[in-house]
Amino acid sequence: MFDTTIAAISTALAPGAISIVRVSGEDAISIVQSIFNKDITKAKSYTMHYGYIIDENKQPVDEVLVSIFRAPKTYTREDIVEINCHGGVFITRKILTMVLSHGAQMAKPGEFTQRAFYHGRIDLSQAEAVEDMIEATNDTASNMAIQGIRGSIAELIKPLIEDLLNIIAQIEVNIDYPEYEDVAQLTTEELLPMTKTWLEKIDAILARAQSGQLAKKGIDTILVGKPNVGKSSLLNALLEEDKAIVTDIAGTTRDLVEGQIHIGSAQFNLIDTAGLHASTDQIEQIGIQKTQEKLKQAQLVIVVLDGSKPLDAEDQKLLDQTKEKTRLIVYNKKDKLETHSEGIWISAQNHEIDSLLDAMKQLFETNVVNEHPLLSSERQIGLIQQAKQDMLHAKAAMEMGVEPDLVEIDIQSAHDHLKEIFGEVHREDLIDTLFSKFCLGK
Ligand SMILES: Nc1nc2c(c(=O)[nH]1)N(C=O)[C@@H](CNc1ccc(C(=O)N[C@@H](CCC(=O)O)C(=O)O)cc1)CN2
Ligand SMILES: Nc1nc2c(ncn2[C@@H]2O[C@H](COP(=O)(O)OP(=O)(O)OP(=O)(O)O)[C@@H](O)[C@H]2O)c(=O)[nH]1
Ligand SMILES: [Mg+2]
Repeated sequence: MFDTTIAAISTALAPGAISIVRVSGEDAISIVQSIFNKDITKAKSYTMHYGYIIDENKQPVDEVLVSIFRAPKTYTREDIVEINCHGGVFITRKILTMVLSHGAQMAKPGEFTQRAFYHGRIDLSQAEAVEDMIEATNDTASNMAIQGIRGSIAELIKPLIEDLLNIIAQIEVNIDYPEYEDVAQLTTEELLPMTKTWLEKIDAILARAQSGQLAKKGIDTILVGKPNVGKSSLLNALLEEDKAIVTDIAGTTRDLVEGQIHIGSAQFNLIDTAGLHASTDQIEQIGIQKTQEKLKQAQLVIVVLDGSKPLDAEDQKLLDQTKEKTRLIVYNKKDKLETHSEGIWISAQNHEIDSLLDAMKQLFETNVVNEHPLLSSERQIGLIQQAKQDMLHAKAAMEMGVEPDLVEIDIQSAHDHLKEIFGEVHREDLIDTLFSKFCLGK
């Protein structure tokens, strides 16, 4: 399918014990043969060979182990040769340069995996899982990745595609052969409940996917409140680090200050913000604007109130503004009071924040953790959401009395969106963009 032979360094470009230069394509074996002192032209697949990389004067360049993988049972489905050389940055690059000068082309990021996809060894969801494995930073993420590599996303989604195909087939029978009276006509009364059941299944998958994504990427958490309530003090207490500037001057924070914490298996991506109030200061206004934008995107809002003072109109406004969001309301400056009412009370300044940490942990456990999180790619989730929209559209139309043959177009669209998860329906430029985000040499 591809007439070029590609090569890249597949290990990190940093000094290490061993590096791998990977070569894939029709000429992989002959190219490496021209710089290797042992005969590998007849080497069996899945064998490793000791020898020297030699230059044009037959002088040794490095002592190496060369692995041979013969098509089609390889990572790319093409012949692959891997040179295991000493792991210096200079020597690894030198060997890659030699391979390139003998006719291989520099691989683009993700191009080995892209070839595996085009040759049908893996589908697009599996290719994405390979990259997810490289990027995984916790157990949940690496478990999701290995499931994905093994094809579990297809197992999950394919039955839903089948459902749609069956519906489409039944509608088409009705359209194409109306004279066949023994072929049952699919009526709206039958199709509507089928659509509802299908939508329930999709919602379950989406819920699971959302939990997968949150577990993998962390929860975008914003600290908001009036100036001087102690948001920056709280960020510092949460991070156990003096990251944000704290002063008793209202309007200290203008830019967003970010940091990450882990509570148990949960990751929170924290953002400290400019205090919200009616300001005339131009710089502060920009900060407030940024706060408002981040507030919309945030997955968790921590509303910080000064517990030592009665709530005022500005606090109330913020409470109203965030009531639709997943939020925790926190009363700070507990140390200024003798007694206090119900709620999450903390003293950010004194790093007494256990009640908040507990609440965050509990929120994560009840809302996010799913025993089997799966499917964390935004691309895949987006496609599932589009398929859902298509079917919601079909459902609404049928509820208004539209006949099945006229909603077929929506069902077909839902079908195509789900197929796109696996790259079975795809646009070339989108595929190129997707793989270009991969690691070099993968
Ligand atoms: N040295 C090395 N280590 C590596 C990789 C690699 O490419 N090279 N991998 C790169 O990601 C991962 C392993 N993934 C791989 C996936 C498929 C095949 C492969 O040859 N598949 C064939 C044969 C399978 C079999 O024998 O059953 C096939 O699917 O037909 C190889 C590696 C991690 N470790
Ligand atoms: N007594 C007491 N003072 C606190 C506490 N937390 C913060 N402060 C004080 O409150 C003042 C404001 O704290 P910051 O953390 O800068 O408040 P902020 O909400 O980030 O303020 P802006 O950035 O202006 O919006 C500082 O003088 C802090 O030392 C607390 O728990 N108890
Ligand atoms: Mg601040």
